[in-house]
Amino acid sequence: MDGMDGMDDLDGGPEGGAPWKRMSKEELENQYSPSRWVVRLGAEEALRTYSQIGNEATKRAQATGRNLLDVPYGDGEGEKLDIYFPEAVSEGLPFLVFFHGGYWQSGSKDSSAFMVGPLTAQGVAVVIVAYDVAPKGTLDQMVAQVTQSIVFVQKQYPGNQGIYLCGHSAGAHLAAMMLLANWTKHGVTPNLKGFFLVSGIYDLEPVMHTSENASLLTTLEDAQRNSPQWHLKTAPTQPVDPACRILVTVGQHDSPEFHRQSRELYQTLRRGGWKVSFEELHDVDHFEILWNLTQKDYVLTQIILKTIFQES
Ligand SMILES: N[C@@H](CC(=O)c1ccccc1NC=O)C(=O)O
Repeated sequence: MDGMDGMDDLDGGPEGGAPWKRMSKEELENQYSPSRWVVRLGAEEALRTYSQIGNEATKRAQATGRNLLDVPYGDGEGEKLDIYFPEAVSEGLPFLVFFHGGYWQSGSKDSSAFMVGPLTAQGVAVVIVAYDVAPKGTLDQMVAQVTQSIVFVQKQYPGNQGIYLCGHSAGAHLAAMMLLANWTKHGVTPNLKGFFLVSGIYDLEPVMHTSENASLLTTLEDAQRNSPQWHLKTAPTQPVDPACRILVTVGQHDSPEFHRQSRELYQTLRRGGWKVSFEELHDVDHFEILWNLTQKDYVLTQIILKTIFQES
């Protein structure tokens, strides 16, 4: 237990209502533009560096290890995933399934294999999932695709030693939506053992009011239906498996709204009885938090490995 538990809901401040509702349009844009908050590079340069590191990590992963690329998990052209295996072959491997960010409009599996090197070196199979970003895909479709990709991994590798979901930013939103998934209609319940939610957005209502995302979320109903924070708070679900671990993490230099989103999800999950922890990662921005996963000694890489191996 830590001090946070006793805190009042952060969206119910003294004047009531969520803090973003009192922000000007410009301030809201600012809060939801992660690249404006980086401290060591300019905004453009940070985005360029992020793509470059992602591209290089992916090329390295594809050139050095055993892998299966462009495996279809559905009938759609965009429904493909890449699987990277550890060198040592074993019957039951833990799988980490990663969903990239890019505000549901950009990003690709082909430049998102950041964590493959350090994780496969320790015996974890890593799956990088492609999904149809907007305008081709809607949020409902992306959520359905992500669900389908996890069902595919479970069916393909029924002997897995656990499936761990990891998502960054918009990808953390998609991963968090899986806390609400109804697996029974898919004929298989994935062996989900953990969630690593990195710098995510869990309440989409404020995002509706930003220019970049207005076309993606046109009604409040769309936003609420696709908001894990809203579902978990208004109708708390019981943990699917009470042993399932959730890490909610945010970078120190992420914007105050990103901090609020992560803290509130953490608090809501905790009240719901989930096994959840919260980490603000020191001196990293929205992009460094992910590109540092290319390093085996990075604190988040180590947390992920410890979580996976303390249980199997
Ligand atoms: N236009 C956005 C780009 C962005 O948010 C982003 C880019 C790459 C990976 C994740 C991102 N954010 C959330 O999904 C920005 O201002 O940073």
